[in-house]
Formats: sequence, structure tokens, C-alpha cells
Amino acid sequence: MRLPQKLTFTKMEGIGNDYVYVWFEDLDTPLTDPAPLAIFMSDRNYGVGGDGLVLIGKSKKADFRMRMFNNDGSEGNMCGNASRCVGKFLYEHGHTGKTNITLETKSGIRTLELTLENNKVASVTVDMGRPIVKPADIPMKADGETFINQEILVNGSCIKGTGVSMGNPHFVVTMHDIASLDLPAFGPLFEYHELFPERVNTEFIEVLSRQKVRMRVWERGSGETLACGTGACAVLVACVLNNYTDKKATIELRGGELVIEWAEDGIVYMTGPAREVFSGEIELI
Ligand SMILES: N[C@H](CCC[C@H](N)C(=O)O)C(=O)O
Repeated sequence: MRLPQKLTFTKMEGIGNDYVYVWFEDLDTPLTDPAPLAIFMSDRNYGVGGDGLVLIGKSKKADFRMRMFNNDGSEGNMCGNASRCVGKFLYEHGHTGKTNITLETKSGIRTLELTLENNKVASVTVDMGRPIVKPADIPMKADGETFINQEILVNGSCIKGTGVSMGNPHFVVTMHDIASLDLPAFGPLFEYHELFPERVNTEFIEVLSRQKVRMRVWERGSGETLACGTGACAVLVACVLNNYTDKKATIELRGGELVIEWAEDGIVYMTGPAREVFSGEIELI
């Protein structure tokens, strides 16, 4: 099935992590390789503009399915901010009347709990699954059962960090004054570090209290974004493993705040807003 000449899209953002959303009835057949479409649609000069592209469609295993692509065209296994926006899109564009939706992702089936205000989706709570901390499964080229506050050599400097996967790989680094970090220079040194065979999303954090953490993120495949949902979850998990915070905390990101809880059932829950910016139609070049 070929791509249509014109594509209807919806631009949405989850605390500033903005993606272009496209509904495809069947996510397997419409595109042989979605990467070029993701690169074009994400382009802030020649396309719609965003941190990436999210395709939404029907699923054989859950209510719906999403596939997300970073703005370099690489496919991510899970996207926390996008999953909240998908919930809002599905409800407000008439694809469902349910406020409890199951969503098939590359990292497993997630549950979305929509909170309505005046029949609009005000916030969404997502079951983000169980964190993975064994280095081989993150994946990281390191032995052992965990990689907690251990050193890696970055550009000649020893940097301590904690490895966590939320379906996608994360490395959490505690620093002073993250606002002054030159992320465009520093971020790629982690993203392409030899320790991470599938690259990595890196979070740089300041612990403000046992209930609040400030973070910036350099995302695999998208660079610095204003927010990263899976990253916020990885930060909470890393902070609990290092006894920096309680098992529920507010994560302050450049684009806004997320409440993350690592519950007694072992699942990490993320709660936050989702917003539709505009919809439109674009001629594919
Ligand atoms: N760049 C990530 C995917 C997007 C994650 C982030 N935007 C989120 O909200 O979780 C990766 O390649 O693993």
C-alpha cells in the first residue's frame, strides 16, 4: 500500500515533548519504511516539526497500537509522553469512548487511564511497566545484576551513573547545576558511548528533596527534548535504587512536571498532561 499524496496529521505535546501523530488503520501495511516519513514530518523547516512521528492504529492484541519514531527516523520501543497524547487523541478524535485503554507498544501492552474535565482529556496515567536493571537487558556492555552509581569513562572523565530500561535504554547521571550543561556537546558522548550497543537516552539530574528531582535529557535519536516520559520513570527508579528519593516523586523537566510512582506491584506509573496543538494536512514531497 503506497503512502497517500496528502497526509492528515495532528500535532500534540506532552509537557513540551512534541510529536506529529498520524492515524493509520493498519500499522503493518501502509509503510515499508517509516523512517523517511518520520524525518520529513519532524523537520522544523521543511515538515510539520516535532521531536518525532507517532503512528496510531488498530491492534490485534490490545485496543490500539502505537509506533513511535525519533526525529532521526530510528524507532523507539516506548514513549511515555506520546502514550499520554495517544490516549487523548483516541478519545477526542472519536476512536473510542473508553477512558481505560490498552495500548500495544514495541515494549509491551500498556494501560492508559484518562482523566476527563468537561469531556476533554485533562491528564493521563500510564502503566509504564516494570523497570529492567540488569545491564545485559538494558542493554549495556557490563557484567552483574545491576549498574547502580557506577563509573563510566566519558571523554577522559569518570562519570557515575545508573542504568535503567523502561522498554528503552536510559542512563541517569547526578550532577550539580544541570542548567549550565552544554548538552549538544555533552549528550552525544553518552548517546554513542561504546557501553551502549543500542545507543542510550541520558538523564542529568539534581535531587531537590526526597519528593522532587530536576532533570534535563539528551534523547537517543532526538537530542535534547523538553521532556522524556520514560526518562522521568528511569530517573525515579534510579533515585530509589540510590536511596535519593521516596518511591513516589515529582520530576521537574524543562517542559513541565510529571508525577512518577514505583508502586508496590513493581509497576512504574506516570501521570501527566497531554495537549493537542493543531491538526492539518501536508503534501508529501
Ligand atoms: N528517544 C527515545 C524514545 C522517546 C522517549 C521519550 N520521548 C518519552 O517520552 O519516553 C528512545 O529512542 O528510546
